[in-house]
Amino acid sequence: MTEVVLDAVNKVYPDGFHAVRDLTLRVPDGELFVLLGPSGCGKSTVLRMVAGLEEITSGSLWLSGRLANHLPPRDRDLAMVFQNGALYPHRNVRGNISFPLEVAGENAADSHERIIELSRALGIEETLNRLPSTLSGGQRQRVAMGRALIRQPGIFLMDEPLSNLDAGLRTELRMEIGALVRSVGVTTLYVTHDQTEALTLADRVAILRRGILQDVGTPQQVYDDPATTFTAAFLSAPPINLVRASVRADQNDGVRLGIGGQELHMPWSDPRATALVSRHGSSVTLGIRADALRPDPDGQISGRVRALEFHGHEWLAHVEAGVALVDTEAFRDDEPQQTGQEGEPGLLRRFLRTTGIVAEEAPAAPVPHGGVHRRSDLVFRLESRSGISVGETIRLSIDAERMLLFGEDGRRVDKVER
Ligand SMILES: Nc1ncnc2c1ncn2[C@@H]1O[C@H](COP(=O)(O)OP(=O)(O)OP(=O)(O)O)[C@@H](O)[C@H]1O
Repeated sequence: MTEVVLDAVNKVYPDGFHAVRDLTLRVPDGELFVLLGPSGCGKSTVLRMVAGLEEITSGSLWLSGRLANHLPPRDRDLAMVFQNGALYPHRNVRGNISFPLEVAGENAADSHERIIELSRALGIEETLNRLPSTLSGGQRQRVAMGRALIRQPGIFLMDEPLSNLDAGLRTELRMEIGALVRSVGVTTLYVTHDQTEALTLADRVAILRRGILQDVGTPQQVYDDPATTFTAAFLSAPPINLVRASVRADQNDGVRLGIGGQELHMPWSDPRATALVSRHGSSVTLGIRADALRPDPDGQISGRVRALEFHGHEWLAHVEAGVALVDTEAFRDDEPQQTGQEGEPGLLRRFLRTTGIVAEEAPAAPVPHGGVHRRSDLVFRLESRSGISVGETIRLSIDAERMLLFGEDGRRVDKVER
């Protein structure tokens, strides 16, 4: 089993594009580690550098304490599964799974038990004598995983292995992957752009944006206590309100955060108030998740209900409160669902760069901080319509504990616990 360490790793492609910047990560032995981020953020590049399929421009890769920058892929004790785990079409399932054993010269009779055991764990025992063309997409991915795991590698790399499957199958296989790699105890690096997949599957997750590490922690840490505005906005179900707030510190009275024409009070007993003192007279971004706001006749914020949306298990209320919101649309620029077919944006950008139609993308810009008004301002969550109607003015209170404060650089103003 293997520990993976990346130390200040950079990747600059031959066309000059800087795809990964100063990335430092440590994945301990046996961890299921997820790399999460929008299309083009550099996730696959990181995986390919670990696999030895892509050269590391600078920095070091250590595999179980051994410098591995120039180690050939076959000496890295790893196996990989991609989006379309391509199988050998003329070999049946058993032949596909046993292929790496044959290449390694292992005795077929000795491996019989192992193949049965693994195919049982993967739920494909019944298909062992079938050809890949007769299998469903989900079954094919299971076979690809079986083939990758049969030789009990030290590292298991998976690049969006579920993205070609339908939603139901994705959920099912996601749970099985988690159970399987944990039972085998193999160190796993898993790449996805899907926040649900990342949060449900990972022991720890790293969030990347434009090749720069934004945050790393357990799913609960990065969700509840995100280190950057980008992480907060990317993990956006339920949605987060990112509100521009002016800071006014008063010796006797704590800190007052001005949002639009309204004010929130933070007493000195709140440790975040101390972190805000140095920002007196400037502005910060206040992050409030939709489930951290609730209707309350004594609440500090008032606004007019613009819309109520039914989402099946909940309602989302949009309330115009006259506050300035940070433009999270800018973050969505690089999200895959906004840019057409998956896989295309990276290729298109690369084509445009290599043909000189566009220059290299600018290095990660500071997180946008300017407030913009959306049609409706604050969004909050309701379990039912709860007697609230569109057009009425209501008051809202904020769960103060869950208020997140980010500086102009997009980083948290207070300490992030990891
Ligand atoms: N061989 C290459 N030459 C130049 N640029 C490349 C090359 N391979 C990838 N890139 C660029 O590097 C950036 C990161 O690509 P990468 O494939 O790692 O992203 P990703 O986060 O895995 O995205 P996706 O989910 O779309 O594959 C993209 O902008 C991509 O266009």
